[in-house]
Amino acid sequence: MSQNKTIMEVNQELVKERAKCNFNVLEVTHILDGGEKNTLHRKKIESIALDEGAYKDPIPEEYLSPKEKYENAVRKSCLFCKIVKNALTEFTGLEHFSNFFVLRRTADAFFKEISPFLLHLGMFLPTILGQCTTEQQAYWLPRVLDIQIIGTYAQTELGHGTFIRGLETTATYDPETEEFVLHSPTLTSYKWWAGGLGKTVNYCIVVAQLYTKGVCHGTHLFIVQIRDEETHMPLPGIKVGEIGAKMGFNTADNGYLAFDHYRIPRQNMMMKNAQVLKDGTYVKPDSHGKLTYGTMVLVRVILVNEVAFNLAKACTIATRYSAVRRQSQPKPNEPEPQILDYTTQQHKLFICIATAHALQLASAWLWKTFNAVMSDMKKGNTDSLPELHALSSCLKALSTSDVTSLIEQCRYSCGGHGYMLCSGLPNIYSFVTATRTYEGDYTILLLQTARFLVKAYEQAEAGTPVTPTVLYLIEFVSGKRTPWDGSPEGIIKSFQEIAAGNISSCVKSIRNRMSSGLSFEDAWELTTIQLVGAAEAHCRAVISDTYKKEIARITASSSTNVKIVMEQLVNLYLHYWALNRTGDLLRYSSISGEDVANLQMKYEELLTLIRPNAVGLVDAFDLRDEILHSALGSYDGQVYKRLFAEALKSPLNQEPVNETFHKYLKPTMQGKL
Ligand SMILES: CCCCCCCCCCCCCCCCCC(=O)SCCNC(=O)CCNC(=O)[C@H](O)C(C)(C)COP(=O)(O)OP(=O)(O)OC[C@H]1O[C@@H](n2cnc3c(N)ncnc32)[C@H](O)[C@@H]1OP(=O)(O)O
Ligand SMILES: Cc1cc2nc3c(=O)[nH]c(=O)nc-3n(C[C@H](O)[C@H](O)[C@H](O)COP(=O)(O)OP(=O)(O)OC[C@H]3O[C@@H](n4cnc5c(N)ncnc54)[C@H](O)[C@@H]3O)c2cc1C
Repeated sequence: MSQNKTIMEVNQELVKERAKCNFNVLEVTHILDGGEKNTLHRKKIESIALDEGAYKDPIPEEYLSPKEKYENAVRKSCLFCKIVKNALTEFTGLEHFSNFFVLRRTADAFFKEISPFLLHLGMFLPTILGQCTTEQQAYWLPRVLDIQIIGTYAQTELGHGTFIRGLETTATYDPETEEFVLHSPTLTSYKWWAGGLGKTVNYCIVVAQLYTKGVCHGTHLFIVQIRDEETHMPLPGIKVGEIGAKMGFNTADNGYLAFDHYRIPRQNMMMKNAQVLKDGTYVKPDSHGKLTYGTMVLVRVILVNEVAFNLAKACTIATRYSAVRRQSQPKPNEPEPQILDYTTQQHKLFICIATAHALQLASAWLWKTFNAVMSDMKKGNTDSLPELHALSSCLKALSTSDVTSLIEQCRYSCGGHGYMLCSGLPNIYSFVTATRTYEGDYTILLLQTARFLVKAYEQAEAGTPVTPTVLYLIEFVSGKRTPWDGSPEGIIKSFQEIAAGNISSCVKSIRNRMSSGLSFEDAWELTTIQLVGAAEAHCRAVISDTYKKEIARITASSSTNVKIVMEQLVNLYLHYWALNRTGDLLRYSSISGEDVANLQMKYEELLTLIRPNAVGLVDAFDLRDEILHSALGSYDGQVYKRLFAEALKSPLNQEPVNETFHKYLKPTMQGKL
């Protein structure tokens, strides 16, 4: 089980909680890791990276200046890469990308915020794998994997992030020299945001409008060297720097970049899909037109896993703390209860545990779907890409949005101490809230899914086949409804009816608006609030259905008590969201007011049933203390000792009297200022 930074005796409250737990914690850890073999592999990497204590900071990161923080993060990124190099070189292709989940998780011990290398491994490398020809990969991959060069992904510009087709950077082909000329014609065309761009990287992938023979062919990807490999000076024609202080990500040197007629060889265009021949002839991709967006789809898939992991961290902290913390006296002459015994506290926390499981399993399922679609695409079949795009878009949007709210809920559940940086929660929050925006903003991605859903609805109406995740539309358009019975399966059915009902209302609104004379675009725009709601409802149905099915499949051979507690969490998730959507249920299913009251009773019963296993459930995430960075969430539960030890590290506590006393306070108090 987790090892402590400083060995302290385990708090008796947690000892008792662990004794109460009635299931095999390790068995659940194996489920969450995807099998015992994966748990052993993860632990091995964690042990290689962490046992020697290389992650430790001489001065806590939060007390460093912005420049020192960055420098410390670079130092530790290099150290981390050196330590895990073997694990890294074993990695040879996208199918082994799950290794990166383990590395990513372990890296959290080194960085309270984020590594400036995140984009090198998180986007530069995958884009080379996904967008380069075999020959290009043979040239770039060894240098990238061996960290001989460091790169990032520069797509967003000062003027455009969402609307990729609106990007202004140009790449104009010059057949005379067989080069592309990169140029930033306006201030709004400056690349903006790329992680690591400010100071760290010497290469980047640049997304630019491709011009050849006087024709614009839309956005394409190019590998661009921006700094000298020896001196690290920006190359002539390159303007590059850091964008400044942010809400989080302050160790990631997000940067800006502009080009002044900057030349790169023709071979630096990523040519797996479209190509430009030596004479400037443009060769179109022979399959799907949006293949250059491939890295974004991959990273959206990864982000579902990423936020599930961060939620596991937050609820481990908040649940352990809630078992240790005692407050108030509801019954006279009795001890103050552990705050975990309050039903409202259980309501705040248990949904976090269930959501971390739901998203972990949904992400594993999405990962399999992604790989299946990629292998179809290798054979030239892109038929399943629209469904993958729709799924990855809504799952990324909903998971990042849910987790952002739930992490804040974890902070609320820790009272004042949750507001301390040393609780770990503020850093987790500031990291996760950015995931709702980057790699496609929440609203934008749900509207992409809505496009797919509206089309699927029209197909269902026309009697043409639909893809697996929207089969429920066929029953809906045929008028078939399932009476409400309150069972878990029944709740999922009703979520599908809510989704179908919402999509149907959107289609009706769009049609009505068009028949009153509006264009399709205007009718669509006026319906977008409903469309976002429909995509969200669809995604909730997908997550719920996947969660229930995957848990049943994975726990088929588990011990009885593991099965029971896993099932309780699934039911909790379903009841929580059903109660959250009673308006929709009353509108689109046959639920009655009395059924809603029963649902509430059942939900409260589930909280009581889960309560004795709460600490065991978060222990099962098996997060080492080094990864949690939390005075409130350590395995030993020595909350007060750790809070006090952290307070003593404050620079203000290193001297009994601060110089401001003599400079300002004393003169003010003596009326001399
Ligand atoms: C030491 C540490 C260890 C570390 C270990 C590593 C661990 C990894 C961790 C990962 C962390 C990564 C950190 C990332 C940081 C942030 C990076 C960024 O934000 S980067 C910047 C991210 N930026 C963003 O995400 C920008 C968001 N914006 C966009 O993606 C697009 O502009 C758009 C999709 C909104 C519209 O595009 P537009 O071209 O205007 O398209 P239309 O709307 O006109 O639709 C036309 C048709 O195309 C279809 N289609 C569309 N997309 C796709 C697709 N992907 N596919 C398939 N199809 C697609 C669509 O359905 C439609 O079909 P139909 O209906 O006609 O049949
Ligand atoms: C921490 C962080 C790291 C990042 N890292 C990178 C990186 O490494 N590389 C990179 O290229 N980019 C990066 N980005 C940029 C990121 O991808 C964009 O910020 C993101 O895609 C959103 O685009 P935007 O900022 O242009 O927002 P905008 O599109 O301007 O969105 C602003 C608001 O307008 C709304 N809106 C916009 N268009 C529509 C529409 N059609 N319909 C309805 N509403 C609309 C949005 O929903 C949102 O509420 C990063 C961003 C952050 C915060």
